[in-house]
Amino acid sequence: MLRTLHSIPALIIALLLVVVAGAGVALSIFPAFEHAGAATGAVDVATLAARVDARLDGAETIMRRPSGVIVAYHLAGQAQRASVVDPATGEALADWQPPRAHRWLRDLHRTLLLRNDGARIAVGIAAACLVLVVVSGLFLLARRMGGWRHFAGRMRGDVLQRAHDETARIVFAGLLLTALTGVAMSLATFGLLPEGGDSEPFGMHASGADRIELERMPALRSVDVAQLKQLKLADRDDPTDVIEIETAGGTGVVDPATGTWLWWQAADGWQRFHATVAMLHTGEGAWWLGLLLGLSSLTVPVLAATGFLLWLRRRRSLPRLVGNAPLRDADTLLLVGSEGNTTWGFAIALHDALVRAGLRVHTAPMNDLRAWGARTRRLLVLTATYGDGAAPASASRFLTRLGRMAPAAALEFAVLGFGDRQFPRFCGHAYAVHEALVAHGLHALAAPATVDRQSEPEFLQWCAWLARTLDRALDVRYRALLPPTTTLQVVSREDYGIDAQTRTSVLRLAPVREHGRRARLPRFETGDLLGVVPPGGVAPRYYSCVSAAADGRVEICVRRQPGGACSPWLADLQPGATLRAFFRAHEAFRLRAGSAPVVLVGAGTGIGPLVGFIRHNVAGRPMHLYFGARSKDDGFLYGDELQQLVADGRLRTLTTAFSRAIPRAYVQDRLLADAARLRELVVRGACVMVCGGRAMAEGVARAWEQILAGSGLSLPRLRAQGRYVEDVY
Ligand SMILES: Cc1cc2nc3c(=O)[nH]c(=O)nc-3n(C[C@H](O)[C@H](O)[C@H](O)COP(=O)(O)O)c2cc1C
Repeated sequence: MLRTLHSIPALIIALLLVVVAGAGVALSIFPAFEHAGAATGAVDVATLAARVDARLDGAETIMRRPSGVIVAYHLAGQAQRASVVDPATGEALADWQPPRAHRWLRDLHRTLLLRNDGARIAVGIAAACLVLVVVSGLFLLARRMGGWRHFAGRMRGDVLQRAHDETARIVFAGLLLTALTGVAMSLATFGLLPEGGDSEPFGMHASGADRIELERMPALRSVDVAQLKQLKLADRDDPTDVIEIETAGGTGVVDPATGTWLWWQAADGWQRFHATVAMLHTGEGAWWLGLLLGLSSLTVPVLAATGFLLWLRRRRSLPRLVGNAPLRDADTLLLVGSEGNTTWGFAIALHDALVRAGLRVHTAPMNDLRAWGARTRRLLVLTATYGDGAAPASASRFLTRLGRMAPAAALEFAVLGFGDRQFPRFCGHAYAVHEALVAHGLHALAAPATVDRQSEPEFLQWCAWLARTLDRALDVRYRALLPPTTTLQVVSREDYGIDAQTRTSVLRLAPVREHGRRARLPRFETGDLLGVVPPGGVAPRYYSCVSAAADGRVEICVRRQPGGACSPWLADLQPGATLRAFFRAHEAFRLRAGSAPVVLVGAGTGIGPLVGFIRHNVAGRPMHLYFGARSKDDGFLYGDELQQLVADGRLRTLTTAFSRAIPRAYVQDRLLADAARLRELVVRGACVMVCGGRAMAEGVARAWEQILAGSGLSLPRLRAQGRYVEDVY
C-alpha cells in the first residue's frame, strides 16, 4: 500500500514537477542574486522618502523588493523611470529592470499556475501528490533503515537504491515545504482559502492644502524600511491627494497635511498566512531559503529517474506462478515475504513441487493475507529480513493483519527465513513471524529454519524435512531468479597450491563485446559478489570480487572443491574461455570511508577482497593484514604482491599464519599475540574486516572477544556500528 501510494503518484507527477520545479529552481535562485546586490542600513520610511524626494525629480512610488533592494519610480523628462536607489542618500544607483531570464521563467511558472485553468488544476494535484510522495517516501525510507531510530544511520542497498534514498533523506524537508506551500497557494488561487483584508479605504482626502515635510511625518517615521513593501507619495498637482503605504504589518493612508494616519488596517491572520506561504514557497524575502528550496527542487529529476529505474527493476523481476489455486480451495497456503525478489525463486520451486505432489496450493505475498481459506490446513511462510530484523516490503503489514484475524488452532505451520548471517539480527523477521503465529494459536511443525545468502543446499535440506513431515515425495527444482548476466572472458590465471585436487586459482576476466555493443562491465565494488551458474547447473555460486569495475576487469579467487558443482569447472577455464555471470552488491562488506586504521583478517581465498582493498589504498590509510595459508609454498596467494604493497606503503603490516608449518599457527593465534596493539587500534577507531570460511571466522570472532575484554568495547557493539564486518562462506 505504502509502496503503491509512493510509486503511482510519483510516476504521474514526475514529468510535470520537473517542468514546474525546474522553473521554480531558477526563480528561487534569483532572490539570492538580488540580495547580494542589496544595500543595507536601518532607516525609517520618512527619512527614506525625504531623501528620495530630494534627489529624484517627480518621485511617485518607492518599493522595497523582497530581496531588500529599494526601487523608486520617478519622472525623467516626460518618461517614467525605475531606478535602484541607495537608502543612505536617496541617490539613483542604476536603472532597475528585472533580469530578462527571471521575467521569462516567472511568466512560464505563472502561466502554468495562474492563467490556464487546466494547468492550474494539474499543478494543484501535482503539489498534493508531491506531499503524498514525500510523506510515503519518508515512511518507506524509515522502514528500509530499520525504523525511525536508525533514520540517520548508514544506507544500505546498491548504488541506484542508495542514490535514491540518500538524495531523498537530504532533501525531504525542502520538498515537503515546497509541496505543502504549493498546495496552499493552489487552494488560494481557486478561492478555497480566504484572502483576508476585507475593508478598503474609500474617499480619503488630505485635511489641508499645505503639506508638512516628509521627514517630519510621524506616521512614516513609525515604520522601519525593513517593513516597507510600497509607498505611493501624494500627487504634487492634486492638493487633496493622500499618501498610501503597504507594509509587512498592514496597509494604511497618511494625511500629507499632518503626517498622521487617516486610516490603518493591520494585516489579518489570513494575509499574514498567505505572505508567509508565498515567502516560504518562492524564497522571496528569505534568499537563503530560496536557495535551499531551489536546490531541493533540483533533485526532483534525480529522484524521479532513480525511482523509475527502481520501480522498473522490481517489476521486471516479478515472479510468474503456474497453477495457483484460489485461496478458498487451497489446502496449503504458501506466503512469501520478499523485497529483492530472490525469495520468490525458492517459493516458486516449492510451489511447483507441492502442486506436483498433489496438494492444492495458494501462493501469495504475505501482505495479501486477509483471511484463512475455508479448507486451509497448513501454512508455509518463506520470508526475507530487512532493516534491523524488520519485514521486507511484501510482508510489511502481515503482523498487523494477523493480529486482526480469527485464531486458527486447526492450522499447522512452518517458517523458513532467508537472510544474511552478517546482519546482527539474522532472519529476525522469520523468528518474529513464527512467534506471532504461535501466539495466534497455530501449531508449529518445527522451530523456524534459516537459509543464509540464498544457499540452495540449506533450502533443499528444509524441503527434505518438509517432505518427511508431509509424508509426500517433493521433487524440488530450484531455479534462481537471476539478474541479467554479462559475458566474461578469461584473460589470465595463476595457480597456487601443491595438491592439484584442491588448488586455488586467481582468474582475471574481461567483458566481451556483445550484440555489437561496446564491451563494458556493470558497476561493482571490491568485495561485491560475482554470481556464476555452471553449465547444466541451476543455482549460482558466488565469488568475492578482488577488483572493482573501475579496474576494468574482474578478478576472483577460486578454490577447487573436489566434487563441487561449479569450482572444478571454473578453475579449469583457460585464457580465451568465456562464461556468463552477474554481480550482486555486498553492501555489508564495503570498506568504510575515512582514514581510520583497518585490520584485515583472512585465510585461503578470503585474501581476495582484502588484497583488493589494499591495492586501492593509494592514500596510504593504515592497513594491517593477518593472513592465514597452509604454508609459505602452499596456498600463499598474492605472496609477492603483498611484499610489494608493504614496500610501497599501501599495507602497513603483514602478519602471516601457516597452518602446515612447524609450529603450526592460525590467524586467531596471531591476533591474540598482538592483542595489546589491536585493542589500542580499535579503541582509536579502527574497523575490522574478516573474510574466509565459517570456522575461521568463528575462531577470529572469539579471539576478538578476548582482545576487546576490558576495553569498554564489545564485538556486538562494533558489529552494530558497522566496524566489524565479515564475508563468510
Ligand atoms: C538493506 C538490507 C538489509 C538487510 N537486513 C537483513 C537483516 O537484518 N537480517 C538478515 O538476516 N538479512 C538481512 N538482509 C539480507 C536479506 O534478507 C537476504 O539477502 C534475502 O535473501 C533477500 O531476499 P529477497 O531478495 O527476496 O528480498 C538485508 C539485505 C539488505 C539489502
